[in-house]
Amino acid sequence: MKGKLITLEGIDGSGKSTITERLRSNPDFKDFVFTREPTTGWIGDAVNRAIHSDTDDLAELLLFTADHAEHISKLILPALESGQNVISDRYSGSRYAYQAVTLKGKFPEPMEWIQQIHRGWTVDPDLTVLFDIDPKISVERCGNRGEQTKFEKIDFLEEVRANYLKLAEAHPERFVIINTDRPVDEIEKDVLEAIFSLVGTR
Ligand SMILES: Nc1ncnc2c1ncn2[C@@H]1O[C@H](COP(=O)(O)OP(=O)(O)OP(=O)(O)O)[C@@H](O)[C@H]1O
Ligand SMILES: Cc1cn([C@H]2C[C@H](O)[C@@H](COP(=O)(O)O)O2)c(=O)[nH]c1=O
Repeated sequence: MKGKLITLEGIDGSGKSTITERLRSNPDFKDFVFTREPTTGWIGDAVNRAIHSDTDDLAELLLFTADHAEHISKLILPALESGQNVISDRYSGSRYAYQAVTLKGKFPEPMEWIQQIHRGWTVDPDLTVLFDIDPKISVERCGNRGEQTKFEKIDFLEEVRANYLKLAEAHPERFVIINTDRPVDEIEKDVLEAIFSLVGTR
């Protein structure tokens, strides 16, 4: 039987990596494949260079998308087809939510265009857990951890958050929205419930 694809999405500082680390150390997930975007491959490295420099916004989108294409063919599809469940910390939803903001005004309907260039070859998630939080709180959390990227700005992340909520509204069958302005233990409980509702408990 084909594995299930679960993605964790949300603005910078919303708590995805913290929960991912907890899932990785949970014995119920020992047979899951854990991955992320940008990936740790050479295209992912190119993406990281791009997001830490003044790269053209369209070029940046295409780099993220190239990284996704390699991720799909070299990891996602082989794992799912072998029956493994996959959890990805960020995936195509990040592109739709973030680059629709960076490309705003460059051409009409950027979010629709970005989704269009993925159609036909991407693999849609079976479940997307959206870590929803006020950017004022998440940016403060980012500051505490000492990392800063050009995306970690409140006004920018307000628009990204709105795009995520639009995606969730358009795909209620596969989005679970979790408020992450709460203790980590409470968030973890809700994430486990969402995942086990899809894959069944061990
Ligand atoms: N529920 C929480 N309450 C308070 N602080 C939290 C919570 N979850 C995570 N943090 C802290 O907030 C910061 C950001 O968390 P984390 O790295 O998990 O977010 P993220 O969504 O993965 O961010 P990014 O997408 O930018 O990598 C970290 O310093 C983390 O320790
Ligand atoms: C996959 C993806 C990511 N981003 C942004 C989101 C973050 O600000 C950075 C790096 O992500 P990380 O979780 O902090 O490692 O890149 C994006 O804009 N578009 C994407 O497709």
